Amino acid sequence: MNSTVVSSPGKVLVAGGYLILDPAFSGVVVSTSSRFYTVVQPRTTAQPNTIQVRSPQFANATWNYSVSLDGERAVNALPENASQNKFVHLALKSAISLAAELKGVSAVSATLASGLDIGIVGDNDFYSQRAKLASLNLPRTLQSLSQIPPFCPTDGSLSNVHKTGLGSSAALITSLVSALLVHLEVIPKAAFAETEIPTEGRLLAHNLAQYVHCLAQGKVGSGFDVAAAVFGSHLYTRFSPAVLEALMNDDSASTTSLLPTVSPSNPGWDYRIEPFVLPPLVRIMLADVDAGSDTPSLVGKVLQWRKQDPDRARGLWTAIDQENQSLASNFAHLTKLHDKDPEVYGAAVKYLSTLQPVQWLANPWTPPEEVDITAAFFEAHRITQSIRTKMREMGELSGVPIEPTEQTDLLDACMSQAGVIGGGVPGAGGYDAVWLLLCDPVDCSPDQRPTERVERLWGEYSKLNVSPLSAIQSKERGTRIENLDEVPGLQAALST
Ligand SMILES: Nc1ncnc2c1ncn2[C@@H]1O[C@H](COP(=O)(O)OP(=O)(O)O)[C@@H](O)[C@H]1O
Ligand SMILES: C[C@@](O)(CCOP(=O)(O)OP(=O)(O)O)CC(=O)O
Repeated sequence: MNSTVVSSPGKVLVAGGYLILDPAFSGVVVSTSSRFYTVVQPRTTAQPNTIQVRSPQFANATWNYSVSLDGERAVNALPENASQNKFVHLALKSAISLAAELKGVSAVSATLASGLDIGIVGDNDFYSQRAKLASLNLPRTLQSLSQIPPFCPTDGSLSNVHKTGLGSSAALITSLVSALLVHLEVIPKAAFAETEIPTEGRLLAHNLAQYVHCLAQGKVGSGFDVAAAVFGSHLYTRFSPAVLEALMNDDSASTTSLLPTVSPSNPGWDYRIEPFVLPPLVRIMLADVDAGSDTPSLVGKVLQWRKQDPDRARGLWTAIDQENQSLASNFAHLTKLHDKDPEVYGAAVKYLSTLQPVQWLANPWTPPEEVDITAAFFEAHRITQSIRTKMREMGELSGVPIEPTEQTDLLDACMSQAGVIGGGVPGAGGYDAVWLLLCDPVDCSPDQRPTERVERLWGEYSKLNVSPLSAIQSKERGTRIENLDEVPGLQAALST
């Protein structure tokens, strides 16, 4: 049997942090061009029913497992493994159990007859490249990032790697679970074709990945990161945790049937995915900012404040949600304006790229056909600024650094650059990252491109150490099937 290669993207929660935990609200999730890749191959010299998983970007990151399919099904980590990986282990267990349920034990045995070799790598963006750039004596620019080999080793172990917040565990679990389901013939490769309506196979992979991710994290979160890894950019409304309750509390999970819970026909999966993409000629730019924050502790404090001050919280969350929804409809409106007349839209974006947002509405000579486009871009700026103000207010009320002063200063400096539409702190906020939306015209000459202006600002910024990520928005619908030879550097990374 041939190899199976599946990739899943990372995410940025641009709007809807905290609110997304409540099904009454939704969040704007952008999936990234940065992906996790899982490569499943038969081994040639191994024992039957053995699985080796390798993460060549890390030290001590090979895990061997033995699978027993007769009687009680089990996937056991071998005692000689140098470390444990709960995420990987639970993904193997669950995908193999589901395959045995759906395809029968003998079919799974046949696929495992000579053992499996699984390689996992993540794009460099998932892990901070700050130290690497410094060691190569390279400035912190997009150009420098492109000089680092793909899937570069991190010179450390998984437990002390500096993550950038793109959601490594969700992208990893989703690509691993999906690759196993395809390799074990539970779902066909075609399930991951670009379809308007998600296929049954994609929905099944989503449900199983959500379950595994919750189990590995020991809690049922909103699940937007797994949803982005499966479906790509979208407006996300969470599922009720009740759907996973029974399995999460089940100590005998190895004997319990998974299908009734993870089946796409289980009405308990009440999450909603609404289509969403960034408007044309708009680029997202992400930065890894020094000093990470601890999402669970931020989340705990905000939720506690919400309980203690329910009226104020309700008012503020409703107001934030209105702006979040406006942002999504504003982007849809911009896309429509583009489709109506791409040329005029392109000219407007080129012009806006030369001015700070505060100047966008001030030009009395704006050509009449560009007035609506300019106004819509200014509205995107206004909304993102308003969301920031309200998120800061929530931070003050709950005593949590959602947008700490250091980040406020950095973001304000970005907002004063020509062609920057808006920005914020992704997800739960804190000190560790910022996102920006920039005008990204086809040609900006003779002016500098907004991306270049921002790179320069970040490079010279002395109050914080700011390093760009290379990610842009992924326009693909989330998880996809890959060809091993067509992903630059993948084959080489796996043979190290
Ligand atoms: N490249 C990788 N190979 C194997 N496991 C990985 C890899 N990257 C992340 N993981 C798994 O994901 C876990 C990190 O999860 P978590 O702390 O929730 O991170 P995140 O916030 O990025 O989702 C690691 O402990 C490991 O089990
Ligand atoms: C607060 C949240 O709504 C969003 C947190 O988003 P982040 O993008 O900050 O998440 P992590 O990758 O887990 O750090 C909690 C949630 O939805 O799980």
